[in-house]
Amino acid sequence: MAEFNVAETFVSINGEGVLAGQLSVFVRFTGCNLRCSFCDTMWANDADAPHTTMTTEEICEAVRKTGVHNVTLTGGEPLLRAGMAELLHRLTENPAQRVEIETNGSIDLTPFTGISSAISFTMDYKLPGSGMESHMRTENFALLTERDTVKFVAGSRADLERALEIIQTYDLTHRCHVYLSPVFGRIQPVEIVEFMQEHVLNDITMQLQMHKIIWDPDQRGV
Ligand SMILES: C[S@@+](CC[C@H](N)C(=O)[O-])C[C@H]1O[C@@H](n2cnc3c(N)ncnc32)[C@H](O)[C@@H]1O
Ligand SMILES: Nc1nc2[nH]cc(C(=O)O)c2c(=O)[nH]1
Ligand code: SF4
Ligand SMILES: [Mg+2]
Repeated sequence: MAEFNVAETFVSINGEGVLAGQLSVFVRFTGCNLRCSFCDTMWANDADAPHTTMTTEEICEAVRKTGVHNVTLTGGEPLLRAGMAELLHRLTENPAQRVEIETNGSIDLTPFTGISSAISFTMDYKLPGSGMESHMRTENFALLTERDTVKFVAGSRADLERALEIIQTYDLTHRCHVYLSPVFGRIQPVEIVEFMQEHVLNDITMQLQMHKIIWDPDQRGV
């Protein structure tokens, strides 16, 4: 049975995305193939960063015990982990469970689509300020549905302009949810609102990371 390096599990409100404000049980896996300039979980990005080893069964049981219906798989990059498709199958055997996957835009989503309609993807498109745009797999856009989200984390006006270009090129607002979020502390949220007003951006949602407002922005496990 597959084993996973789990940096932390915790129950909190989801601070981001379409389920923001709802309780979720978070499972954060260690290891990431990217190094975004702004990453707020750099401490989990080495595959052997401090972790607990958990089997598929142990993760499912830990999630089930919380009684929380939403589970957020994040990291690091969750979709790099061997055995992830099996974990998704097992988690969604419980008909009450809804699974949200935070993924970095560089991983082929094909093996993970079609497992269950209870799974949704929040796929980041890494903008120029992240330093990681060359790794983006735009082929993934065609795999996304109305359950899923493309998120752009913008740190500058140039990032916002690039996000708009991508949204228009791939007609993303007709395919899935589209979110804009500030890189925490690097751009004022009002600049994003002004950009949305200026370009009359319908069907795009600006989000703030609620957990960084409620708790100390550097606090883990929230
Ligand atoms: C830490 S990542 C883990 C999942 C996956 N590796 C990814 O990048 O989507 C989770 C989310 O946090 C966002 N994020 C990381 N650092 C951030 C920061 N400083 N400000 C705003 N969002 C940030 C990422 O863009 C991503 O949407
Ligand atoms: N409360 C809370 N909500 C979140 N939504 C996505 C998160 C992540 O790190 O992927 C996250 C997180 O770290 N904390
Ligand atoms: S892809 Fe996600 S976890 Fe990896 S460095 Fe970027 S924000 Fe951090
Ligand atoms: Mg986070």
